[in-house]
Amino acid sequence: MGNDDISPNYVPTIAAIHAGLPKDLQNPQLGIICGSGLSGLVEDLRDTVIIPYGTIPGFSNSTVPGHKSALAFGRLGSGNGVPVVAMLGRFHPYEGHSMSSVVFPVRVMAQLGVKDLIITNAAGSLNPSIPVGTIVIIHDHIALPNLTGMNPLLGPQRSPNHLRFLPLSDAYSFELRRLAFLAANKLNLDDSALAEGTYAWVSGPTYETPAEGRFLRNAGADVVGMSTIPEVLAGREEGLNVMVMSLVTNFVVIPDQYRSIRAEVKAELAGQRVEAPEVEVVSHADVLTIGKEKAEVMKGLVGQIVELRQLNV
Ligand SMILES: O=P(O)(O)O[C@H]1O[C@H](CO)[C@@H](O)[C@H]1O
Ligand SMILES: Nc1nc2[nH]cnc2c(=O)[nH]1
Repeated sequence: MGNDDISPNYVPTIAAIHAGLPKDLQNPQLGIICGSGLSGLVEDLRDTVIIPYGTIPGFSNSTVPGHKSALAFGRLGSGNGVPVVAMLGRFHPYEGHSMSSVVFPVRVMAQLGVKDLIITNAAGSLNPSIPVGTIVIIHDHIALPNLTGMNPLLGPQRSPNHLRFLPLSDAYSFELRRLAFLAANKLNLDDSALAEGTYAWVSGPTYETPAEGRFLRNAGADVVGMSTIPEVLAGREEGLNVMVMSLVTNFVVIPDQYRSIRAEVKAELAGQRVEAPEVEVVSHADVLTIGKEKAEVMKGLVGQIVELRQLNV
């Protein structure tokens, strides 16, 4: 899972993208990554130009339902607005994409001129006080793959301009997080709409076992997902300001107690009929449903953040 492509050739990629765009959209300032079911985030773009991933050298296609495979260019915000590029769908390592393919679009965004990167995802909550539907502004992460020899930045130093040892204590832009809460206030969102928390990155594609959920919770994570952190790392390595918004689409199933089979069998031997327990399970269909329900709020927040950023608040 190391970084297998240290010096990608951006020239054909940038040429293909620029060929499809009017001049005034060729240098976007803001990048947005739309997570599972969240492509509706960019419905408010103006002068939109869609470029399918299939036509961009170096881009793969996303194979996950709820991830369209295209870049959307356009403008957001009042007046002339800010030129934006959005990924309608991302690549996950569990799909079989190499780490370098997963983060390639972020590096391309940096090449295009992006300065701020807003990353969104769908995630499971590990924290009982962060219910389904909450948008969590991420302030830290636990990346199990990074701690176990699978850091997406493994490999030779990319260039003299890329840090060999990237610090991550400031990975999540204070300024952008501040704007997220100001935006929520402007939009009159209830306090409970937005939370702050720590994202745990796991490889997937399996959802967590109860014991894994408990482990991550005990380690200090609030939400868990299978994406985002490679993009955060590449974004920071490229010098971007990064913010992450995780939409809680489900609770990670962590029962307080396990039902004891021994006790069940004893009851059965004593003549009491026992029923198989109903175990709650997570499904990607449910993840997408919540994504669709909340895309409007996420869209409002992103729009308002852009507005405030433009005003230099
Ligand atoms: O993180 P995003 O891409 O939003 O998607 C999340 O939802 C999928 C699982 O339902 C996983 O891919 C997980 O990471
Ligand atoms: N790993 C993981 N990813 C998710 N994406 C959305 N929900 C979940 C979840 O519960 N666990």
